[in-house]
Amino acid sequence: MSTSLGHLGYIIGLLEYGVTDIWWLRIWAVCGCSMVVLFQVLQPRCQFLSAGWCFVYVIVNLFQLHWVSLSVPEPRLSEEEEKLFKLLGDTVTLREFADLAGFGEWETFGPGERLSEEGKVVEPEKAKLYFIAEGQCQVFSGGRLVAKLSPGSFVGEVGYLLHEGLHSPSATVTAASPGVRCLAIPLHEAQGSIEIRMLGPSSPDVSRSIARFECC
Ligand SMILES: Nc1ncnc2c1ncn2[C@@H]1O[C@@H]2COP(=O)(O)O[C@H]2[C@H]1O
Repeated sequence: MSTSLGHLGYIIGLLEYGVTDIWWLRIWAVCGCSMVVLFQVLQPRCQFLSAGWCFVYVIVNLFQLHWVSLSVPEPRLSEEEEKLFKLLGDTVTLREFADLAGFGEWETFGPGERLSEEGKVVEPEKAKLYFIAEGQCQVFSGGRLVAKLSPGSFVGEVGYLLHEGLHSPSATVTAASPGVRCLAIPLHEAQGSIEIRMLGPSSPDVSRSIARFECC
């Protein structure tokens, strides 16, 4: 048992060479060194030099983990961003949202203005994902009203999830109330920062897209 602990401790030490994130490096170091300390303590003749130094490494890394977590400031959101963040619930963390918001710009649409137009090809550099923060929108497919969108909904996630080069929106989305406020994220800039879980299956179309996306 104690021999396995010793081996595991050193194997973890070896694996640390493959870790690039300092946070994870410290966590692995704490685990590996703790095991070596335990291994030594369980020996009939403990090697205090090895156990002592490994213990020091554990303490230094625990201190750094604590210090790093305290020194990374919480991202600050504007009032409008704060409101949208709350609407998105637990699909996104504060840090993820702040990063995403950094890519975006706020846009306002008046009644009847289009956020997307069914079948109208959008070049990848111009494709945007809209997070609705205020107001109502209507979704038309084949000229028929198929859904109403309220704050917390998205527009453009189907195109994003399908990862098409040239996207042709699956529906026309228009503002249905004055002053529809949206955070517009240019997809080519934010590509790696948007995860599927953030988009949540908000409509049957979207659920289908997510299913298609995940099985590919
Ligand atoms: N049935 C629906 N319910 C809610 N939103 C939809 C529906 N169909 C399409 N949309 C939205 O309208 C958008 C049009 O562009 P996308 O196809 O990229 O992404 C689509 C969704 O965001």
